[in-house]
Amino acid sequence: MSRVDWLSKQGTPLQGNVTVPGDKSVSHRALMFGALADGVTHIRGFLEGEDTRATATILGQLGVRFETPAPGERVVHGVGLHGLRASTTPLDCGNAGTGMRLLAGLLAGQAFDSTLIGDESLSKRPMRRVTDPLASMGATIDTNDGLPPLRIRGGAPLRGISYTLPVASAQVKSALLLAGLYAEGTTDVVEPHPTRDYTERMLSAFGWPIEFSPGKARLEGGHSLRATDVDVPADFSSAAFFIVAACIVPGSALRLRSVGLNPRRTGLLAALELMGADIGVENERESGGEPVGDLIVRYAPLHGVALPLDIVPDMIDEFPVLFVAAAAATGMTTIRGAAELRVKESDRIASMANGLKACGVNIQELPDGAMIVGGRIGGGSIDSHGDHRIAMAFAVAGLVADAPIAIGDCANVATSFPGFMELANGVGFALSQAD
Ligand SMILES: O=C(O)C1=C[C@@H](OP(=O)(O)O)[C@@H](O)[C@H](O)C1
Ligand SMILES: C=C(OP(=O)(O)O)C(=O)O
Repeated sequence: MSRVDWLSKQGTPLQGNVTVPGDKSVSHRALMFGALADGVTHIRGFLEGEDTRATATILGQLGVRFETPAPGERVVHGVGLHGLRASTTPLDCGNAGTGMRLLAGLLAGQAFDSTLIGDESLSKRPMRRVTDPLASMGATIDTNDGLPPLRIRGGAPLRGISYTLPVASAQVKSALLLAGLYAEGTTDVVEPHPTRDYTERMLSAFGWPIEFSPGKARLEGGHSLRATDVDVPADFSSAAFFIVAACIVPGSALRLRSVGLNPRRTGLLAALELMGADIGVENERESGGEPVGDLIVRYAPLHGVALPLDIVPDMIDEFPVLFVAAAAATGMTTIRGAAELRVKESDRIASMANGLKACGVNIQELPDGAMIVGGRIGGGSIDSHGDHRIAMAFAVAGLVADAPIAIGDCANVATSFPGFMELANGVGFALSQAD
């Protein structure tokens, strides 16, 4: 992939309406459940990102037929729970941890062998968190010392297990539930903190009996999935960049339309409100079984906080941009309990700490977070390490920095947020491709 660098400068106050692309978590799952269902599933609001397209390509290699009536729509011709067939070539998840971990669970239940591969970043991400519990269900998965590629042997009978996750992770929970569809008996998953429950909600919508409550899920193997249409809400994690931007640029007033407001995703709103933000919700409604609403964000001076630990699992992907909010706020913000950030597309604690330091911010890295003394962000040159969320977080920082911020290696923004630059510049960012 050719290297893409950006330059972010102060723009104008953020004004207008924004609709960000569809939710990544929901889009991956809608493809997978649509593929395994009996019948035809129509997905609307599908994220046309590289991560979710990689999942569609993989399911295509496994014999599933898709139609794309329009961008952001997919018609999935389900093959039924046992209708997938072997691919002769490896299955490339690209940059997507969600794709690889969920597919590991799904493929462990098949009668054939598969190999899951990923890009350079994904090839460094830990997979034992899924392969260990899948092995106790009876699966055989070879890894490269706990890292991708994953070589999944098919044909082994799976049995349900009761498993308490050592780390709160919706990806691990979902991998086990997907394998549980193929297992004999009950699969029972308990989380140390509740995580996003899209898999549980969607299984239920596709007609699979499942019991779930925050932090717990239980299902039995041996049922079937019935196709159903899926309306994908706008991705809260993509909206997060615009939310923080409008909070920190004086004079801003922005409406973010139809954003998914699943309570396991909206910790950033609670964090920003503690910091003094002015954010309202209008048009709250249910869409496709998920709460959605318009967010009205107005500029308000932010102050530092000690982030309550219980908010952390509800805002995991929003931390890079929260670091920027903290750097723009007055006083100190302390973030703890977020060690998981070190095993995302990059080590997000180090990427943000190094980048903010390069922009003159006083930030101390902690093993599980950081202490950030806010007030002033300077210009500088930072490396996003090919991590989409780091690149977009520094695009937001540039809006309030004293001088332009040059951001290296931004191509992966297309994994989760195609069209970010155009949408951002349409409401007041001053973001350009660097020469
Ligand atoms: O299940 C999902 O769709 C996701 C779960 C989270 O990962 P973890 O399960 O590792 O916390 C999140 O960071 C990721 O972007 C999407
Ligand atoms: C961590 C992320 O995604 P994934 O784990 O799917 O790569 C993310 O989108 O921030």
